[in-house]
Amino acid sequence: MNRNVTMIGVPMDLGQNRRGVDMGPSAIRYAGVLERIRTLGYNIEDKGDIQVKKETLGNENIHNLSNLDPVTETNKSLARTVSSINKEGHFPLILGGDHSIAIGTIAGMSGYFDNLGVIWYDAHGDLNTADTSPSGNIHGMPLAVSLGLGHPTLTTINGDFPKIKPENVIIIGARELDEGEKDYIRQSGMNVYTMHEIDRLGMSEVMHQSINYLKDRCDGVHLSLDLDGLDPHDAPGVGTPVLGGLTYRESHLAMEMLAEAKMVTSAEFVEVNPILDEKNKTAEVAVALMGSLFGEKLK
Ligand SMILES: NC(=[NH2+])NCCC[C@H](N)C(=O)O
Ligand SMILES: [Mn+2]
Ligand SMILES: [Mn+2]
Repeated sequence: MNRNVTMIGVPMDLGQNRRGVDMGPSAIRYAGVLERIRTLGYNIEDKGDIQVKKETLGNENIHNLSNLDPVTETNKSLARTVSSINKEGHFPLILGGDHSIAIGTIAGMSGYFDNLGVIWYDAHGDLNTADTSPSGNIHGMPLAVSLGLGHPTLTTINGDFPKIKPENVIIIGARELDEGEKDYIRQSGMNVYTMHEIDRLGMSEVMHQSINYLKDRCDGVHLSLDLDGLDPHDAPGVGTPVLGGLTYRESHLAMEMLAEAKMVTSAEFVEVNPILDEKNKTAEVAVALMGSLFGEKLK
């Protein structure tokens, strides 16, 4: 993997209703992310946080899109930052913040790849648009937005074109999908490993298949890891926990196999909410998983 890593925090909590997830980047830093990755021989630099501009915050939920303006503005500046990190030849490592920030990360990366692959590690599909969303929360929409679906204010960030293609996306860990998301998955044929498939095949086989699939068709791979992909017993500090999730061990195996495959070109770890956490456990889990993603080994 790229030895030069640039880390950015995005203290965003406006993509959903529960306060505290804006403190995710601090909690992850406090859990020792820099030392953890530096020890592995990387040249890692922390460039600090993207400013989340709350001045544009109204209380309104126009068109079933809560906080559309500040979420848009923040993602625009994140996209610019990610794009410049990638241009310098560094690996962007993004710390969330709620999952709405994937809109900016993916928009920033997409310009450099003809076929950017995305591994969406999550209990949810985040494939809603304003028309299908039960909540109006933009953190339930970033994968749809990246595919070019949804409100033009969001889909045109960093260019008026879809940033990724459905056939280059793999969702891993899904166990709570809304009706509109299920319809989209059926009609697009997107690759989704729900908990059912993971239970049947085992994580080793799921990652083996995912890696082989993306290797043949993609020129870069973005990992978007929502901590709620893990079971709430292992990652309690998240705003939308869903029982029956991926274990700590399965998640480490997934990261280790990605490290071996040397295919990931950017990553984000999102939805860590210290207010809902138990003694910073979820931030520590995030850092441990980053360790494995960057090649930590016992022998
Ligand atoms: N990134 C997340 N945690 N997303 C949760 C989304 C929950 C629900 N599907 C919604 O759209 O509101
Ligand atoms: Mn989720
Ligand atoms: Mn998510």
